Amino acid sequence: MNDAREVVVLRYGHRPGRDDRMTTHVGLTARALGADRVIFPDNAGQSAETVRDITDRFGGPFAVELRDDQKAIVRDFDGVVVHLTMYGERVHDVEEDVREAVGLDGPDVIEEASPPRDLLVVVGGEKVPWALYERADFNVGVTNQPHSEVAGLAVFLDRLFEGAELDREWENADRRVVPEATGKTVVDTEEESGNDAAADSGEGSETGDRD
Ligand SMILES: C[S@@+](CC[C@H](N)C(=O)[O-])C[C@H]1O[C@@H](n2cnc3c(N)ncnc32)[C@H](O)[C@@H]1O
Repeated sequence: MNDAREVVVLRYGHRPGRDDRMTTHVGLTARALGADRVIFPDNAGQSAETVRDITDRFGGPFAVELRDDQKAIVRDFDGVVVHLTMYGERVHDVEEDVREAVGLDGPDVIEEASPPRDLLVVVGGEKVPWALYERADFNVGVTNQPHSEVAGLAVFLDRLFEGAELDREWENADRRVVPEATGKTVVDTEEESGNDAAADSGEGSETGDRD
């Protein structure tokens, strides 16, 4: 969400079959809530394909990577590492420290903002190695109750960006959902820009209604 800093989500571990849906949702949630990139284990190719397809249709930028070296990614990450775990410090106690560590200070303290640093957010599936707890700059719990990597990631990213990700603009989207109280309107963005041009030239414009 920021030119100078990359927010990367790492899905640590994937059991093909059993975790397919969850891993896909980690990627979709990372994309929708402001991360720049997701890294999946290399046995999660199907999830990667789905997230890429959604990005092609609904816009980006958002990158999906498949890697087989999860341990090394964490160990060698040149930036701040947050590990989401039910055993971690409470998100509402540390969110400000995380923002400060990556230079995402709020507008009221902008003059003292730290330099931007990349952020790696790690979510597990099956058991994660103890080395991850030790390498992490922050072990963060979204409540100290067991729930899901998708829920933990969503709350953490929203806290990190203080809601700013909800106003994000999407680039190169084929389609755009029109927010409305009732209905399911999806606009073809090419037709839309054609209509805008037509409206500018005095012609009417319409939106498509799809299921
Ligand atoms: C099935 S859970 C495993 C729970 C695990 N014992 C733990 O350390 O949180 C899979 C992943 O969900 C995430 N998760 C579950 N509960 C969480 C919580 N309360 N706060 C943050 N992340 C959580 C963690 O990333 C965890 O690796």
